Amino acid sequence: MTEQIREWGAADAARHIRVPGPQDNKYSHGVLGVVTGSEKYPGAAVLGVEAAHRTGIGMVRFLGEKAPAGLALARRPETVTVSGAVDAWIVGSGMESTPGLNPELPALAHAALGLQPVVVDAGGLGFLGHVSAPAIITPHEGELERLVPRNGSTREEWVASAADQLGVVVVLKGHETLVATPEEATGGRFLVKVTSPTAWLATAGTGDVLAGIIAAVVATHSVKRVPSLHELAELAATGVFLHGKAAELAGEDGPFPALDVAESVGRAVAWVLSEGKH
Ligand SMILES: NC(=O)C1=CN([C@@H]2O[C@H](COP(=O)(O)OP(=O)(O)OC[C@H]3O[C@@H](n4cnc5c(N)ncnc54)[C@H](OP(=O)(O)O)[C@@H]3O)[C@@H](O)[C@H]2O)[C@@H](O)CC1
Ligand SMILES: Nc1ncnc2c1ncn2[C@@H]1O[C@H](COP(=O)(O)OP(=O)(O)O)[C@@H](O)[C@H]1O
Repeated sequence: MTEQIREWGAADAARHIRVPGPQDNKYSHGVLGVVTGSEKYPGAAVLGVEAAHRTGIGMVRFLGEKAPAGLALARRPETVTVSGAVDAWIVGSGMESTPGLNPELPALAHAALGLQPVVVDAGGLGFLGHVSAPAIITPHEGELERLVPRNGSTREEWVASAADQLGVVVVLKGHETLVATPEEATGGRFLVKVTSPTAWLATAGTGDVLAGIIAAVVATHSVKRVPSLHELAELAATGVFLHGKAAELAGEDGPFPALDVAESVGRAVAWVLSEGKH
């Protein structure tokens, strides 16, 4: 592999956070459509919804199953549960991994087959073959192995090859999270790493938080336009950076659960906007 892997840092992230201006309203600052959670894993939906709200977005529409919808609303009454315009989607966190789209969730087909970008996490990776929208996938190593076997390659080679084979932006999670685009689609490959500031982040649910942050960042940049895969990768890397910073802030007094990471995202955004500009 000849690609140079560089660290995506605070200054990079600061350039990719869209700050609302006086002319903005809840629609112009991005609407995120959310289809996550299930009877089995309702908590994943709560974590992603909390994270999305805290990232700074015009509206979060939750269009998943009833059980997670109730919990997400109880946690965040700001959440809208009515269909309507959506600028980007997140699907799959806490959902069963199925080879097809669930017909009982019509929003899933809108997300998978529409023009707007979609973040595909966890159970959503099972129906990735049905996703034609521009996509960012967020697998851990076990999930990526099921999609594209590693076959002894380095992590960098693996994430790049997966992006090429799947035609999507791949966010390979871990202590060092790698973000790659396919080579052809972008006329060159975008490949960066984001090193986590704390290994206390390795707990259940922090991946659901990460997907919510990335999707919210993407939605704010997808109003009346569709970002290129290269731009989506930059936005995804920005989300990973915010996630690590939020964990660092949540961990100031010791270990922390995933919801605390989500709760700290607003402070992480503020930190990046102030420190990342220097
Ligand atoms: N509160 C909630 O509602 C929560 C809901 N959640 C939801 O749960 C669902 C299932 O997600 P999941 O990740 O737990 O299970 P799954 O996809 O079967 O993969 C696990 C297998 O993969 C392997 N493996 C290899 N590398 C690995 C790595 N780096 N990190 C992790 N695993 C790695 C490893 O196998 P091994 O290599 O050890 O044999 C392991 O046994 C999903 O929808 C998610 O959103 C969770 O977010 C928690 C909070
Ligand atoms: N050793 C580690 N140090 C720092 N961060 C880690 C480490 N291991 C995993 N992570 C991060 O924790 C999150 C775990 O996500 P994931 O495996 O999807 O868990 P879950 O599905 O329970 O949310 C990812 O953002 C990943 O980058």
